[in-house]
Order: sequence, then C-alpha cells, then structure tokens
Amino acid sequence: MRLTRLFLLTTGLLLALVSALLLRSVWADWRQVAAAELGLAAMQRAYLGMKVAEKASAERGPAIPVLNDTQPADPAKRARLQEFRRITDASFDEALAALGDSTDPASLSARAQLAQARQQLDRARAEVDRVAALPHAQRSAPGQRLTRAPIDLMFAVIDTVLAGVTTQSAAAEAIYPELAMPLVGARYAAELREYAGRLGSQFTTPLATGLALGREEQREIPLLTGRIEQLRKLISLQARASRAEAPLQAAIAKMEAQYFGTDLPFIAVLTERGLAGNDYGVDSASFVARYVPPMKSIVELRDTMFSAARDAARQRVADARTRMAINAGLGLAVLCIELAVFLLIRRRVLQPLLRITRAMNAVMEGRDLPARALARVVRDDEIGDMKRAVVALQAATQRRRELEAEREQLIAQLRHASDTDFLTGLLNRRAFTEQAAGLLAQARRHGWPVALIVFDLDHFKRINDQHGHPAGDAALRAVADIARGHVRQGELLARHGGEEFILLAVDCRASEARQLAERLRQTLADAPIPLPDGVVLHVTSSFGLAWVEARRIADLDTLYRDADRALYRAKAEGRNRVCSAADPQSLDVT
Ligand SMILES: Nc1nc2c(ncn2[C@@H]2O[C@H](COP(=O)(O)OP(=O)(O)OP(=O)(O)O)[C@@H](O)[C@H]2O)c(=O)[nH]1
Repeated sequence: MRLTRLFLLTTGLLLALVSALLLRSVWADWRQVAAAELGLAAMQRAYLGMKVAEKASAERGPAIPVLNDTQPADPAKRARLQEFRRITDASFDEALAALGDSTDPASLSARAQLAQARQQLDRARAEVDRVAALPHAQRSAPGQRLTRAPIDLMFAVIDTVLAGVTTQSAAAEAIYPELAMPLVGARYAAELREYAGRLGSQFTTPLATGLALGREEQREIPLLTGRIEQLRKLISLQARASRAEAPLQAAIAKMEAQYFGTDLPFIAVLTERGLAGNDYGVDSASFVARYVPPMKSIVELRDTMFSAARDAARQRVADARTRMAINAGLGLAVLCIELAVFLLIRRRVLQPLLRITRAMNAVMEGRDLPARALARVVRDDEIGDMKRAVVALQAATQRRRELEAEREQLIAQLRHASDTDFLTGLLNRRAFTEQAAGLLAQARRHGWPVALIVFDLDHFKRINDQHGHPAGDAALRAVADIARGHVRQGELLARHGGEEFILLAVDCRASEARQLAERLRQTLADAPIPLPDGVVLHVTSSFGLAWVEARRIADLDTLYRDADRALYRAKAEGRNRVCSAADPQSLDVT
C-alpha cells in the first residue's frame, strides 16, 4: 500500500475513533444533564402540587364561615371566600402550566390527578354554594350537619392533589435517591399541614354554631391527632437519619415549638371542653386567629426541606453541565490536536518525502528537477538532509552528464579528425577504406552496380615548383571543394593521397559513372583556381574509372587496381581525360 494511502487511512480511522469516543462521552454526559433536569423539573412540579394542596386547604377556612353564616348573608365573608378561591385557581393553573406538554409517565399521571382534583374542587365549591344558599335554620338544625358534607368534599380534593405530589416526588426521588429525605420530608410536612388544617376544621363549625362536638368530630379528632403525631415522628426520623443540617433542624425545632408546643395543647383543651359541653371559651374567629399562625411553621419546614432538595438538585444539574462542557472541551481539544499533528506530519514529513521521491525519480531518469526541489533547503532535520542529498545527487548527475557529453563530443571530434584529411576536409584514405567496405557490402545486398573513380591532378609538381607548396595546398583545397559539389548522397569522396582523389558511387549505371567522371573532369579543367599570390591557375586532371555489376563486386582493392590502371592509361594517353577499366559491356558510354 502506498504510504500516502496508508497515512490517510490511519488518519481517518483515528479521527473516526476519537470522534466516536467524544460523541459517546458527550452523549452520556448529555443524558445525565437531561436526567438531572428532568428530576429537578419533577421536584418543582411536586412543590407546585404542595402549594396547590396548601391553597386548596386554606380555602376551607373562609368556606366554613360562609356555610355557617346567618341571614342576611355577610357579603364580606363571601368576598373573602372568592378571594381564596381565586388564589387556589391560580395555584392550580400554575401547577398545570408547569406540567406543560410533558409526556413522561409521571407528568401524565400528575396531570390526570390535578385535573381530577380540580373537578372535585368544582363539585365541593358547588356544594358549598348550594348549602350556603339554604335557609340558616335548615343548615343549623341539630342533627342535620349539612355544613360538614361540603368540607368533607374539600378534604377529598387535597387527598387527590397530594397523590399527584407523591407521583412527582417519586419521579424526582428515582433520579435523586440521595435527596429522598428532604423530598419525602417535604411531602410529609405538606400532609401534616393538611391534617393540621383538618383538625382545626373540626372545631370551626362547633365554635361557629355554639354546639358541642358531634359524633363525626369525636371520631375524626383522635384519628387526625394520631395521624399528625405519626407524621411528626416520620419527619423527625427522616431528619435524624439524614443528619439534617442546621436550617432544617431550626425549622423542625420551630414547628415543635409553635405547632406542637402551642396548637396541639390548645386543641386538647378545646376537645376536652367540646366533649364536656359547648363552652369552648373562644369564638370561631379567635380560634382561627390563634390556631392558624403557628401552622405556618409546618409550611416553613416544608419549604426548608424542599429548598434543600431543590438546591442540591440544581447543583447536580450544574455539575452535570460543567462535566459535559469539560469533557466536550477536552474531547474537542484532543480532536484538534490530533488533526493538527496529522496535518503537521503530512506537511512536514509526507509531502516533502513525496517531493523528494519524485525528485529522485527525476534524477534517476535524467529529467530536470522541479523548481521546488532545487529551492534553497532551510530545514535542519532529516528531511532537510534528504533534500540536500537529492540536490547534491542531482548536481553530481548533472556534472556526470556534462562530462559524458564532453567526452562524446571529444570522441566525435577525434573520430572526425582521424577520418578527415586535414588539408581538404575530405575523408582520408583510412576512413574511405573503412566506409567503402560497408558501402560495397550494401551494394552487394541490394544488387547495385558500383563505380570507382580515381583522379589525379596533372603536372602538379610544377605548381609546387613554380608557385610554392602553399599554392599547391590551395590548389588541392580548390579541387576538393569542386569535387565535393559533384558528390551525391550515399557517395564517398576522399583524398587518396598526395594529389590523388577517389570517388565511390553505388547504384550507378556505367554510363552515369562515365558521365560523372567526365563532368567532374570538365568542371575541374574549366575552373579558375586563384592562388594566394594572386595568380589564377587552370589545372587539369586525369581520371581512371572502374565499374562493376553487383554480382561481380569483389573487394575495394581489386576495384582500385582497375581504376588505377585506367588512370595510368589516361596519363599515358595525354592526361586531362577519363579512361575506363577494360569492361566493354558495362562501360559502353553513349
Ligand atoms: N603542395 C603539395 N604538394 C604535394 C602534396 N602531396 C604531394 N605533393 C606533390 O605532388 C607532386 C606529385 O608529383 P608527381 O608524382 O611527379 O606527379 P605530377 O607532377 O602531378 O605529374 P603527373 O602525375 O604525371 O601528371 C610531388 O611534387 C609532391 O611533392 C601536398 O600535400 N601538397
């Protein structure tokens, strides 16, 4: 696998892994936050339920005077009842609004219980109004006790509301088991407040009507007192078991002093009096004024317990949020660092390595290095070392290539020099012999006829003698230049030695060879040759021609011998002419 692909794969896998871990951690933290918030919301709804119970309970206070009102009715009493009803309704509305659209089982159940309680309250209020509208004589007739039934209906409302409180409180306790004590304690305190109210209610009608305690009151008072004592013990047990903190201890002490220290003994005295006759020693209003205020200590205890639970739950929510933020922050930081490391490795190692690899390939293949590869290397690490090594390698390779080129050039020059006649620039005899062998072999292969023309300047010695050796050299160069102009592609022209030249032509018919020799002879004879001293010479040349068909090609020496013989004849026959080797058929020039 390529290094880049492996790196990308590893990077992707690691990033995916870290992201998955981060998401999992944040998700778990988020669930904890959500659960803590849900528990806190359930707690607050339970508290609103307790407030509903408190307000609905308080509504009984002004309902009793209305039920026992004489005629004509006192509008102030009814106005007071309406005010209390409004407060209860507002409390219901608030509790229902707090439940909102929540669809968790506890909220659904609490909503149903609150709705049921409200219906019960509506029925109870209707009953209060119905009974209050009856003639006073009918309501207060001994034995009728019509005024008690609506109050009993109102008690039922509180039972339903408190059931809803228990539902919400249990939902909160499930999330905050460690807060069970303050939550259960607050619930007990709410119940205690209710039973304290009910206990008081047992006296308001007898006090208002001036009657002794009836059978119902005689039955209810011990039951309620017993329940109140039971709740008192449960609350103190809860507080003791959880080593309640100072504010809670103070609230319990205050309740002990105020409600249990003053109200309950007061109730005991009134009960005794109510059982003995109808001389209670207090009227209804002063009973309420004396009995109700100490009950506030129960409500305060309830609120103290609830506040303790709510504060702890809020702290839990805040802690869970902080934990989630820290974990998410740390996770993100790890992700960013990982990404940065990957990018750094890619930029500082992988990409330079790729560039170096490409550069090395270029060096190996003899290509030019990319400009970036040759840029000044500033890095002082292993990658920098590698880059410098590649640049040095490239420089060495370049130098080697230049040396090789120089050598090749030198060899070519040497070869040219060794093949060339220094005076005329034509092939020398050695090179001619070498190349002629190849040309003859080629002619044999292709079935070409071959012609060899040897020509020699006439009386050249005289030129040397009369004009000097340099003039002879100039004449030789001039003749070579003229002869070069008659040579076609594939023909070989050389200075054979001294003032003798040689020309080998292949794929050339005998007549063409003869014409070539004649044309060259004529041209040389006609050409003026200026000498360095200003004299213009005319020189003639004698030609010997040997021509042979392909099938009869022997070797160069044989061909030369024939041509040389013909040259000899040309000299002998008077010079400035072309003589052919004896081959009447082939040299039949027309
Ligand atoms: N200037 C010069 N002369 C050369 C060179 N090579 C040979 N010669 C001269 O060429 C002359 C050849 O003379 P010969 O062999 O007698 O022939 P010729 O004078 O041309 O007479 P024929 O060939 O019989 O017509 C000699 O004097 C050589 O010195 C050369 O490279 N330069």
